[in-house]
Amino acid sequence: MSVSVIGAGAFGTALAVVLAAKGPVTLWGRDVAWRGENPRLPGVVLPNTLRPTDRLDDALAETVLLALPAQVLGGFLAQHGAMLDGRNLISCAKGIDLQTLQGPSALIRGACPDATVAVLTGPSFAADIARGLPTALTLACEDADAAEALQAQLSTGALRLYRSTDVTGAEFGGALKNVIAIAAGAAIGAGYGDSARASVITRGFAEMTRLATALGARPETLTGLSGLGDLVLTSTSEQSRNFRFGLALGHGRDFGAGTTVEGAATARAVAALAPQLGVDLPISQLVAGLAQGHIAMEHALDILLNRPLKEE
Ligand SMILES: NC(=O)C1=CN([C@@H]2O[C@H](COP(=O)(O)OP(=O)(O)OC[C@H]3O[C@@H](n4cnc5c(N)ncnc54)[C@H](O)[C@@H]3O)[C@@H](O)[C@H]2O)C=CC1
Ligand SMILES: O=C(CO)COP(=O)(O)O
Repeated sequence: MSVSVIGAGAFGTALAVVLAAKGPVTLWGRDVAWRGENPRLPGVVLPNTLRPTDRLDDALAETVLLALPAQVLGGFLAQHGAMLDGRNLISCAKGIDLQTLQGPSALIRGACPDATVAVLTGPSFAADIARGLPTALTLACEDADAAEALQAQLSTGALRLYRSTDVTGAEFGGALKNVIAIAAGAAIGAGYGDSARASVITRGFAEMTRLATALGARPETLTGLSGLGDLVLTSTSEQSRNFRFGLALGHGRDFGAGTTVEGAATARAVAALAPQLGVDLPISQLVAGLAQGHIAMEHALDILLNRPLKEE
């Protein structure tokens, strides 16, 4: 099966680099005028078996990894969905679409009804993957046979994929951890300390589980790589853009525009979903308010701590 990657950002490029060790890979990006090294992934030399292109019709393999940010995926699919239909389409985005409040897999299914849709997610920084460091991810697809075939196709010596049929659990775990990572960063930035961060991670994980299971996810998926695994990574590492965005909020500093911070828009989507689903998500709702500037950092702690005491 041939492979291509749509989206020449850090993650798409990293995946293309490692998969190109198994065979030819085409990498589509809007602007691939750079040669040899993608500035979004500095220091990584592209192998000869990786071919960048800006022509989409040149990048239509049997298996296509979609590594665009969640908030641009819907528009991209509206324009190009027909070309992609009928293939194995693997979402690599970690977010919830603000316009539809859907995850990427539902957007793909809507635009490409004859595709086999899967999700690739879990704890992995693009720079780590591209350097060939050992990484374990979840490949989720409702069709168990397709999940097994894609797992074999996309695993490499260092990139170990576990398969699952719980697409909702894998996808929403990956999206929601970004929101909680912002809260963890804000706690550290504001000087609340490591104990406070551990509380944010734990109570945030409870929110992730509540929301994802309300949407039909299996709770055990949330305890796996795509949920807890990625939450731990993203809430504890300054390599994470979501964590660094939270740090800046906590410090009261600006954060560079142009950096992909999926958790900011996803927090707003979560805040809209929570009342629809009847779930209580105080940390996520706080992040939505902080990210939009509706809540000031100095009030954030009071909002959380002044809620009624409850059973864990
Ligand atoms: N960077 C990482 O370590 C990881 C990222 N991801 C996920 O991968 C997704 C992509 O993230 P990154 O590659 O890191 O982002 P990035 O910021 O490095 O790159 C985003 C890319 O999308 C392109 N793009 C933006 N709007 C576009 C449009 N309308 N049409 C076509 N291309 C467009 C940009 O030109 C850029 O190449 C996100 O959902 C992220 O959560 C997942 C795991 C790890
Ligand atoms: O998803 C990631 C790690 O698994 C990347 O996190 P950031 O988008 O916060 O950098």
